[in-house]
Amino acid sequence: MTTTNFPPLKNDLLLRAARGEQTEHAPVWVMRQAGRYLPEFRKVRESHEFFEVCRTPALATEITLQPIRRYSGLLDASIIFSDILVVPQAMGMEVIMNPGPHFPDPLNTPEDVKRLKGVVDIDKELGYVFQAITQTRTELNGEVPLIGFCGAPWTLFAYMIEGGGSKTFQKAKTWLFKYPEESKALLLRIADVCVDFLVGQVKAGAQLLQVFDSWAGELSPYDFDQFSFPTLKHISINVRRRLAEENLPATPMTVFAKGANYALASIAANGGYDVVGLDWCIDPAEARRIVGDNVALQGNMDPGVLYGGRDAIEAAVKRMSQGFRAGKGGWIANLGHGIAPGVDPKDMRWFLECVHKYSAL
Ligand SMILES: Cc1c2[nH]c(c1CCC(=O)O)Cc1[nH]c(c(CCC(=O)O)c1C)Cc1[nH]c(c(CCC(=O)O)c1C)Cc1[nH]c(c(C)c1CCC(=O)O)C2
Repeated sequence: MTTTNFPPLKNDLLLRAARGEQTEHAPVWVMRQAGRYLPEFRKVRESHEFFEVCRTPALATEITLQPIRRYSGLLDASIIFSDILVVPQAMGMEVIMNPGPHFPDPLNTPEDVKRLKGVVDIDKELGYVFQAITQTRTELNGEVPLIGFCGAPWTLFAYMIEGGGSKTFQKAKTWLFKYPEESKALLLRIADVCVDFLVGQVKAGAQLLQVFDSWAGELSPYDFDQFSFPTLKHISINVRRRLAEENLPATPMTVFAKGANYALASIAANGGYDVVGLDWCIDPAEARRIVGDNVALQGNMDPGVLYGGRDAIEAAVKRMSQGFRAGKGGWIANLGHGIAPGVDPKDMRWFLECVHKYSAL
């Protein structure tokens, strides 16, 4: 199967909004839409470990399709079921999920970089993601587009050094500020793997690519410019160049630098992305004023509103829609971060219904 003979796409709202069009209603999807808030997801996870699901294309396809089936006609995109931490695994690190990510042997000092694979054969290491994408795109039958993704180098670097989540980022910051040159070299190495991985995902059938910089907000504006932003640009520039060289479709790209609202203007002007994802800590109309109208925006309801019941959800969606619709440019409705395990799937449905209603032009 090549990118040219997949079933024709029936709903291109996401791709039109990503290219800056004001669509008849905002395309909507939700980060972690295939996740633990869904009973059908928890059912599969009872008998399959997290990374086993990621590595088994039939299971990853099944889970990716779960929210599309349940919310048929309401969701405008699917995102391949996988994780950002498959890249550190491909580079030679062990990662387990118990229940959060854990690296038994994190990179303690720059010496430890020697333990990483010198060359990463992306098809060998991550071919299972490509197979899952091709199978999912086929089984989606053109209902909605399929999003591929990777983690941003700074976020992956932090996991690889901290060995898991962190509150203080003591170890990752020790690297940045004690070994800045070694840090930059490692960040660039991760970025190059991300480029190969994203190009491979397009080749396999992904129709939009998102880069998750979940820990961008841990950096000062100066250090974001030093350590994260150059690698985000490296990814956008090189993915686009490679797609053109390899005659692959010119695929829209989204960057989600969570907590980095201080950098919105420069991300929009110089990042090289079509869509900028927003967390909920910025007002939609304010974000549009900052970025101008040369990028689409994605976001940004506080995921916590989904705990507030129907009236709270409706009011927040209405406010969000008015904010994003006040300016020009494309808007993709989403939450400001992933949907949490405690959300009632019925409240997720109501959120999607409210977006359809209040974002309509
Ligand atoms: C930081 C990060 C990770 N993974 C990801 C990020 C970036 C986005 C973000 O900031 O949340 C990205 C990710 N992880 C997952 C997806 C799948 C697609 C989707 O539905 O969004 C995506 C896009 C599945 C997942 N990845 C994980 C789950 C839940 C684990 C489970 O099934 O037991 C899912 C559905 C596990 C995971 N994976 C990760 C953490 C910190 C955790 C544990 C905490 C949590 O559950 O939120 C790393």
